[in-house]
Amino acid sequence: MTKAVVLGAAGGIGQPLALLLKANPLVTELGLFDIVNTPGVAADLSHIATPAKVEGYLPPDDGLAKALKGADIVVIPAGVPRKPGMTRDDLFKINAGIIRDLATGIATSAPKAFVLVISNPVNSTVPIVAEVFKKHGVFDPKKLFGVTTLDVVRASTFVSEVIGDLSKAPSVVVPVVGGHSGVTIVPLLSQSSHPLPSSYSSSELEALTYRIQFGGDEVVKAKDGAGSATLSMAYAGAEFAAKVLKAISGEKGVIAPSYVHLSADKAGGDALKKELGKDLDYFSTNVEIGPEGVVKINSLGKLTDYEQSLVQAAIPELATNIEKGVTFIGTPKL
Ligand SMILES: NC(=O)C1=CN([C@@H]2O[C@H](COP(=O)(O)OP(=O)(O)OC[C@H]3O[C@@H](n4cnc5c(N)ncnc54)[C@H](O)[C@@H]3O)[C@@H](O)[C@H]2O)C=CC1
Ligand SMILES: O=C([O-])CC(=O)C(=O)O
Repeated sequence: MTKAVVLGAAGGIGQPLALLLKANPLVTELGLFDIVNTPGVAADLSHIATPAKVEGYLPPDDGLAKALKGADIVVIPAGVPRKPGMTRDDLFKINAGIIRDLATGIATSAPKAFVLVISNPVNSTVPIVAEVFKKHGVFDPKKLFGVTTLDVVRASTFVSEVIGDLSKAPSVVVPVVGGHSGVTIVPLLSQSSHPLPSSYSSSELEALTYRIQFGGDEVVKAKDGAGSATLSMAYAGAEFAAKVLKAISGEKGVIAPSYVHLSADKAGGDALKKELGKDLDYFSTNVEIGPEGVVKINSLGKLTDYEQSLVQAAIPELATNIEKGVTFIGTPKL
């Protein structure tokens, strides 16, 4: 029996993500929470002939606590998305408070659940969740994940386009490390499972790297004020959640990229900090996940000089983003 919960389930990401979780046979119960429309979304999904029992909740009558009761995995796409001209950090003002309140609900109603944070700015919202959990004495770094899968999904797609064969997209694997915004997104194209053409120039490599780092902007621009990536994010979020569900069900050797607290695996985290040359608390890299959460934080592997320079450029911004999230919870609520 595995219960998955989506917080922000009526939104642009929340609805298709809830659909994909309803379609996952490992989910036997699906709790949907939002400030609007969840009864309708739940009624709609409940007619799909898959095992999960679906229930929708709104804030009145302790809806958040009811949705979270018995949760094994909680996915959070609640909050506002970008409009053209905004950075992800511009969302902090509104989303930080939303995430703080939802994290408080999880800390009290489902403190042992795996928590997957999608809401932006991920580099700061994940530390917010951690700090709230610490205040409640329930922080387990092994079970807190920032969802960076969309960067990896984009890298697979864009590399397959360069190779000229989109049918390869599902099998192209490119590690993307760092964080989830602009220069903190660091694709390690030299480690692509499918090498780039030998004729590929350094300016082409830089352009491809930029496209992966700023892929979110392409969607924000095309949606022209109507939001940011929702469908590709739901796909990516469901892919990551599916891996976590497999790990919870006891499958061995589940590896996925995620933005995690580096104490989740002390030895691996310390080795990674050494590679970075900086004592950061959070970083995204491939992690091995087991039934109790993160088992191992993998090293970055061999980097080219160019990739090393990208990592070094990511570090100061990441440090600032992390500090902003931590300080937000450190500050007493007015
Ligand atoms: N990690 C990633 O790779 C990505 C993250 N995102 C982020 O995901 C978030 C959601 O994006 P969309 O679904 O497009 O936005 P949306 O506006 O379509 O949906 C957000 C939902 O959150 C709900 N919500 C707001 N306050 C809430 C609260 N206190 N409790 C529960 N639900 C609440 C809203 O009612 C709405 O249904 C944004 O912050 C966006 O930047 C988007 C794409 C990729
Ligand atoms: O760009 C945005 O604001 C949404 C996002 O995180 C992405 O698409 O990667």
